[in-house]
Order: sequence, then C-alpha cells, then structure tokens
Amino acid sequence: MSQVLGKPQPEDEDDDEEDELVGLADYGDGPDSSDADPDSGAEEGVLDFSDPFSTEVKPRILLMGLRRSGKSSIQKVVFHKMSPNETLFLESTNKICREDVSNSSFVNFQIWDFPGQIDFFDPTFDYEMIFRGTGALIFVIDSQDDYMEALARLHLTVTRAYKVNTDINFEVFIHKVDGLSDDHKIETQRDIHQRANDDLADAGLEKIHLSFYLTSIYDHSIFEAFSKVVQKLIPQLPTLENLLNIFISNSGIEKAFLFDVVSKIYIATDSTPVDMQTYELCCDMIDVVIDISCIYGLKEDGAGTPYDKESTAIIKLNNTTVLYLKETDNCFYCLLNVGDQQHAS
Ligand SMILES: Nc1nc2c(ncn2[C@@H]2O[C@H](COP(=O)(O)OP(=O)(O)OP(=O)(O)O)[C@@H](O)[C@H]2O)c(=O)[nH]1
Repeated sequence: MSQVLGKPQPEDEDDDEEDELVGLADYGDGPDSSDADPDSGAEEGVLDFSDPFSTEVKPRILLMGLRRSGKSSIQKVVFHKMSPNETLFLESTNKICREDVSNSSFVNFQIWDFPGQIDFFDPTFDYEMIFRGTGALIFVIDSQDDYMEALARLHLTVTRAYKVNTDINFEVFIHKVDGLSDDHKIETQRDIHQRANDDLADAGLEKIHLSFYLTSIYDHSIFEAFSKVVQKLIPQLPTLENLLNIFISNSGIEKAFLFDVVSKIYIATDSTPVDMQTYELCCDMIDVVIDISCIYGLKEDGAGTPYDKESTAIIKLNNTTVLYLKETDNCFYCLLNVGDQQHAS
C-alpha cells in the first residue's frame, strides 16, 4: 500500500541512513571491495576492531547466513520499506554493514549485516569483539536451497558465539518459505530443527537454545519474526504486556499492540494469542494512515511532520471490526483492534 500512495517520511530518513551504512572488515573479492574512494568519506565509518570503545552500547543484532540466503533483503524490507520485488536487484554484500535503528527508546539497536562468505579464521575478523556485544544472532537459512552447508555453518557460528557470550539469543530464520507448500514448510522446519539440535547435542552443547521461525519477505511473517527477536531484547516487556492486559480488560477492546510504526515491528501485545490476520490488518492500517498523513498531514510548504502526538485514526471495517490507532510516545503508536463497533463510541 505504501507503494501506491506515496512514500512515508520515515523512508526518506532511511535513505539518508543508508549512506551511513558502515563497511568494516572487507571480505569481498569483487571490484566493489577494493576500489574504496578515499574521498567518499567511507573511512569515517570504519570501526577499529581493536578499540572496544568504538561501538556504542546498544544491543546488537547480527544477520548471518550463507550467501544469497536473504539477509540484506530482510533488512531492507523491514527497516527501509523496500518492496520485496526490488530485492531481486540487491548486490551481494561484501563488507560487514552496520546500521543504527533508533526509532524510540524501545526500538534502539544496531543491525550488522554480514557477507555470506565470512571467515572466522581471518585475522581481521575480530569475532570475539563482535559477539561480546551481541544481543541476538539471526542465522538465515534459504529453505529453497539444499541446507546441509547452511546447517554446518550455523553450528560453527553458534558454537563460536556461545564460547564468547552465553547470553546471545540464537534465532534461526528458515527463510524464503513462500516457495514451499504448507506440508513442505512443516517438514523442513522439523528437519532443520532436528539436525541443528542433534549437532549441538553431539558437541555436548544441548544447553544452547535455538529458536526457529518460518519467514518470507513476501508476507508479514518476516515482520512477526523480527518483532519476536526485538521483544526479547526489551527488558520492560513484561511490564508493557501487563499494562496492555489491564488496558484490554478495562476497555472492551479485543487485542492491543504496541507498534513501532516505522518498521511495523510490534514491541508488545497483551497475552491473548496473536492471530496473524489481526496483525496483518494492523500493519495495513499503519501503511494507510502514514501514506494519507504524508499526503494531507504536511503544511502547504511541505514543512512539519506528517504525524505527531496529535495523530489518531479510526477505521471501521464492514465486518463490525474497528481499528484504532493512536500515538502514545513519539514514534510509538498503540494499535487496537476493537471487536465490536459499539465499544468504539
Ligand atoms: N522467494 C524469496 N526470495 C527471497 C526472499 N528473501 C530474499 N530473497 C531473494 O534472495 C536473493 C538474495 O538476497 P540477498 O538479500 O541479496 O541475500 P544475502 O544473504 O544478503 O546475500 P549476500 O549479500 O551475498 O550474503 C535475492 O534475489 C532476493 O530477492 C524471500 O523471502 N523469498
């Protein structure tokens, strides 16, 4: 929907941010990797691995996996509103790219996108420093490909990371499942789950917990999975859930989400189960509201922000569902799905 109605403000900001993507160690052997322009300013972004103070203290989310597994596409679709089809034209990443995601006090972390062919034995790759500050390691496996090599790489990565930092959340995205039938999806997940855990058990590391998600950039599954990864890094999550529980039990509202509207990640929801359709409806509503706000919410000279703390939207569907969107704190919106129209009045 965002493509139809025009680009929302956050995307413009993201374009700027993209320039800030930082190249770290260079693992590329193609032309891009070696022809760094000294005047390009890229040097500014190069982190010195030997300097432990050169990174900010923000939870770090690493995107790892074999080449072409879909790491950059996930980052672009979730955080840059890139349409899934555009990812077909993404070039292979040959440097570690770091991006700050600071949409609010809750959504405040760094994403590091790694090249597929990363070599743990390369002396320029200071994996100890990288894993030490890591909150979550997302390992992306292309489910449409033969995944044996990916499983071996997953095992190597997880065991290395765990040695350095036992607190990392290990998240495995079984990705590109849009190409699989429902039965095949379940079978693939079971097989990957079994093999990955068997490998860990054989190494005497059964205490390492891996979480598995079926994902695709062509539907909302990638946003849902990323939401769960981010939620685990938010220490206030139980309090937020509790507040939302109190809220729904006192308002007649069916389901409440606390969203980061920029990425459509939900930071928290009440403890009733999340129904994918409701989540998708809420995401679609965010797209509609932001797009319309970008068209009508700015002053005539284009000044101001399209949505602010005054922003509110109510959408009534013809099946008696009412969706209510309200900003609660800067970038945060509380999105509520009311089951009965009478409650909305
Ligand atoms: N069908 C399908 N294709 C996808 C999905 N995600 C990514 N792709 C495609 O997979 C290809 C590789 O995606 P990239 O994001 O460049 O992969 P990468 O892991 O960053 O690759 P490297 O930079 O080489 O490590 C692209 O053609 C994407 O369009 C998905 O969910 N479904």
